[in-house]
Amino acid sequence: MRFWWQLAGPWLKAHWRLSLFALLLALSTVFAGVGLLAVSGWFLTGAFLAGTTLTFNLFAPSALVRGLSMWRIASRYAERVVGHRVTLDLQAEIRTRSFAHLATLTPAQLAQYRDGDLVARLIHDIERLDTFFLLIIAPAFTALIAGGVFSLLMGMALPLMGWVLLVVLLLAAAVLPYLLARRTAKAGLEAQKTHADLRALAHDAIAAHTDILVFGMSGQAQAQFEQIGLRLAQAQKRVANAGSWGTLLQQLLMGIFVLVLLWLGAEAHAQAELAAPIWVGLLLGAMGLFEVIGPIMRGASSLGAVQGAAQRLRDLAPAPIAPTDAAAVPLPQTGSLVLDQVTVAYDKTPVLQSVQLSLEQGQRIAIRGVSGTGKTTLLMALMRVQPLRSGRITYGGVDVAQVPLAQLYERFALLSQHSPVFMGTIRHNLLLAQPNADDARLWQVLAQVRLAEHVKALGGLDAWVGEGGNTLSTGQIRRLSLARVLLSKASVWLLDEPTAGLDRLTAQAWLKDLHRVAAERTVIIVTHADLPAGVVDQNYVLRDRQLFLDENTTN
Ligand SMILES: Nc1ncnc2c1ncn2[C@@H]1O[C@H](COP(=O)(O)OP(=O)(O)OP(=O)(O)O)[C@@H](O)[C@H]1O
Repeated sequence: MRFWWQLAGPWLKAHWRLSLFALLLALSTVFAGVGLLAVSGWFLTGAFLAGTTLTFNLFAPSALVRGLSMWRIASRYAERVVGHRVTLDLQAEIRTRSFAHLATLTPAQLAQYRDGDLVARLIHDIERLDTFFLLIIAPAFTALIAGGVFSLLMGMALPLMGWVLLVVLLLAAAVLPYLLARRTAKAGLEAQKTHADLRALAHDAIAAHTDILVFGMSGQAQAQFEQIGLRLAQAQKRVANAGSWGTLLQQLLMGIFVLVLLWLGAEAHAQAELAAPIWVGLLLGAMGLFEVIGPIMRGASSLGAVQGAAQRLRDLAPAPIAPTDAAAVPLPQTGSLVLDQVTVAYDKTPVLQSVQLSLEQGQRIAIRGVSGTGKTTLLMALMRVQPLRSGRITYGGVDVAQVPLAQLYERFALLSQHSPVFMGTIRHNLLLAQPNADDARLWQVLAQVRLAEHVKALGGLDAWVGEGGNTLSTGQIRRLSLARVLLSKASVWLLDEPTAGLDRLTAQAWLKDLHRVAAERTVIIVTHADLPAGVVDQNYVLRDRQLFLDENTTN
C-alpha cells in the first residue's frame, strides 16, 4: 500500500491530530458499547442473584449503565462528525494528488490508453482508494486496541480466558481477513479491470453510435457488452463468495469461543474463582467486541480491489516525466526561434531527424508535407509536449527545455488539430486564454475569426455552447479555438491546420487578415491548404524526416 501512502501520507502527516482524534473517537465508541454490554450482563446477573441473597448493590451498576449509554451516544455522534470530516478531506486529497500524478503524462503516454479506461482509472479506481481508510485502517485500529484491552481485563479475571480471547481475536481480526484479502486479490483486480473495459466500450459505442447503426453492428456491440458484463459479474461474485465464507468462518470462530468461555467460566465459577455477574459481564462484553470485528471482513474482501486500483493508477504513470524546470532560466519576450539538429521519436525510428530551422521574430512560415510525415510532431516538440531525443530548440538564445513550462506557454500558443471547446459560455472559452480581456477585445477576436455575427445571433458572449461545443458546427468550433489563440499574449503562434472545417471563403478571408492580426508575432502554420499571397514569408516542406525550404510554392 506504498502507493496509497504516497497519495494520502502528506495529508495524514499534516493532519495527524485530527486523524488520531477520529480514530480515538471510534475507539471510545467501541469501549462505550462493549462496556455497556459487559456492565449490563454484570448488572442483570447481579440483580437476579440479589433476589435470592439480597446483598447486591444495585445503585452503582445502574448508574454505570446510564453513564455508558450517554457516553456511547455522544461518542458516536462526535465520531461520525470528525470521522466524516477526515474521510472526506482525505478523499479530496487522494483525488487531487491522483490527478496531479496523471497530469504529468505526455500525450504519447496518454495515447496508449482508451478514453473510457482513463476515465475508469480517474473515477472508479480513485474511488476504491478512498475506502482504504474507512474500511480497513479505522476498523483494524479499533479492533486491535479494544481487543487488546479487553483481553487484558479478561485475563485479570481468569488468565486462561484472556489468552483464549487474544488468540481468537488475532484469528478473527487479523489472520482470517489477511487470508480473505489474499484470496480476493485476483478477483478484485479483475473486477476493477473489467469495470474499466465496460466503461471504455460504452465510450467507444457512444462516439461511434452513428457508424454502429449504419454498418448494422448493434448486435455485435451488444454481444460485447453482455460478454464483459458477465465477466464483471463473475469477478464480483467470486469476491462476494469469498467474503461470505470469510464471514461464516469468523462467526463460527466466535460461536466456538462463546462456548469455550461458557465452559471455562462455569468451571471457574464452580471452584469459586469467578463471580457469576463478572462471568456473564465478560461474556457479553466479548460478544459486543465481535460486533466491532465484523466490518473488518468487509474491508478485507475489498482489499483486492483497492490493491488493483492502486496498481492501475501506478501503472498509468510509473515514472512521470517532470518538466525540467530545475534551472528555471527566464525566456525572453521576443527573439529568434531556432531548431538545431532536432530529432524526435515515438519509438525506435525517429519521426524527425536532425531538423534545422531558424526564424526571426515576426517571420511567418507554412509547413506542408504528406500526411504522417511529422508536422504535428514538430509543433508538439516546440511546445515541449513531445520530448526531444536529441538537439535543442532555442528562443531568443535560451534553450526552451530550461525554462519554466508556464513561461513557455505564455510565449508560445498552440492551436492543436483537436483543440476543444469547453462546456460553458463563449466568454468562458475565450477568457481561458486571457482572463483579463474586456468585452471589446473579445468581440474583436471574434470578428477576426469571422464568428462575431453568429455569436450575436446566439445571444452574445454569455451564450452557452454545451458540452464539447455541441451547439456549434465543426467550423465554428475551430474558429472559437482560433479566437482563443489570437487572444493570448504569446509571441509565437503555432497553428495546426487553422482553416480545417472552414468554408473556402471564410478561410481565405481570415488568412488574408493573418499578417495584420499577427503583427510582430512569429507564426508557423501547418497546413495542406493553398494560402493566399502574402500570408507567409516562406514555405517549407517536411519530407524524409527533414525540413526543406520549398521554393516552388509561391504565396
Ligand atoms: N503518440 C504517438 N505514438 C506513436 N506514434 C505516433 C504518435 N503520434 C504520431 N505518431 C506517428 O508519428 C508520425 C507523424 O505523425 P504526425 O501526427 O506528426 O504527422 P502529420 O504530418 O502531422 O500528419 P497529418 O498531416 O495527417 O496531420 C505518424 O507516422 C504517426 O503515426
